[in-house]
Amino acid sequence: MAPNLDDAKSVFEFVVKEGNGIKGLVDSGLSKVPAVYVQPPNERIDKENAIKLELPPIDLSKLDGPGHDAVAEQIVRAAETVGFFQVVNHGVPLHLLESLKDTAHKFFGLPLERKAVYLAPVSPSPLVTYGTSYLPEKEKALGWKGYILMQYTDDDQALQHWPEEINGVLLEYMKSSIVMVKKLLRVLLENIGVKFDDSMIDVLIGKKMVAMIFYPTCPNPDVTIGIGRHSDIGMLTVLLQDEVGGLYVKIEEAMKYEKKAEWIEIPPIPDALVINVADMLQVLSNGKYKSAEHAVRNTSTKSRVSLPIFTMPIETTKIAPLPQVVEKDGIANYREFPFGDYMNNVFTNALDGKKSLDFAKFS
Ligand SMILES: O=C(O)CCC(=O)C(=O)O
Ligand SMILES: [Fe+2]
Repeated sequence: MAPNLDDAKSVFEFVVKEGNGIKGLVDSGLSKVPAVYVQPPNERIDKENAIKLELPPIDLSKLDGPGHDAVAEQIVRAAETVGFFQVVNHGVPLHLLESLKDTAHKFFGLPLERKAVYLAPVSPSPLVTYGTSYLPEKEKALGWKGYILMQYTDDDQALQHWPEEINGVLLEYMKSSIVMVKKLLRVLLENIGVKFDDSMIDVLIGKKMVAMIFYPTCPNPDVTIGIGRHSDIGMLTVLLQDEVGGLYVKIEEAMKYEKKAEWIEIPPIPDALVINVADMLQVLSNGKYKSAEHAVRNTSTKSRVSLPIFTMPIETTKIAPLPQVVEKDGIANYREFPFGDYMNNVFTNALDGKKSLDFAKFS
């Protein structure tokens, strides 16, 4: 049933509970966003306060040759400053990038009943969740997006549990991206004096998830947010974004760009993937690598898709700043905790920038 757009409860029921999503709202012909989507001014992304990050993408093909050191240096520098960078010649086949974006559009274009089966309370698999906002029950204003999130354990389970129409390309995307993630982690860990060891990496990125996110066209993008300010919880995130744009990274005091700017836009670059440092890599590196706060702005002209891959430790892994760094720094900036506790803490709170990292601080 069409919702009463002036009634927050009715909109919530229609979008979240019935799973019609924002797409359902947009398709029902709305001309202005309902009040539950209007963000408080401090949560919006003001385009006037943003600068574009014009850094050229890092060419990963050079990692395997004589150019290794120069490329490693670029990766380290980016991880220490913005916490975000883009890569090309990353080893993920370019035709795959195109089919991933097509697949995402096709999936969100499916009739409601094909998607709503994966709504959290009814999903046939604990590995697959379809939804809209991140924690709709807890957020002050909802995010203007839809998503389907799939957890990876092994190939057989992925093929068995993930929706049939999308499992093939997603699995291929995940597998080729993981090879790249390992190369990046090798560079980042070796730089802080940690000897790279395959079994250690397998634990540190033992848990993986892939999502397809759909940001429908929005009639009032100045007042909404696609995804609110947050940092990612794991080690490294790989993100494929389409040509629409809208990903912004918060500028911290220490970054010292133009005085007025508050955000850096990460512009779409053809054939590139975006990489960002997540919270656990910040903790392990004792704060050397930056898990940057980021958010997504909506647009009024086109719907946008993005496909993040989150790599994170196995739940029972004890996370703490690595001894090699602590020795050098003379102090540990974070305490030790099992990754699972960190994750539970994040998933019970609404998005609030980098507040999630407070959990890892000494009390
Ligand atoms: O859609 C994007 O560009 C970013 C998505 C994101 O930050 C996330 O899912 O954690
Ligand atoms: Fe994110």
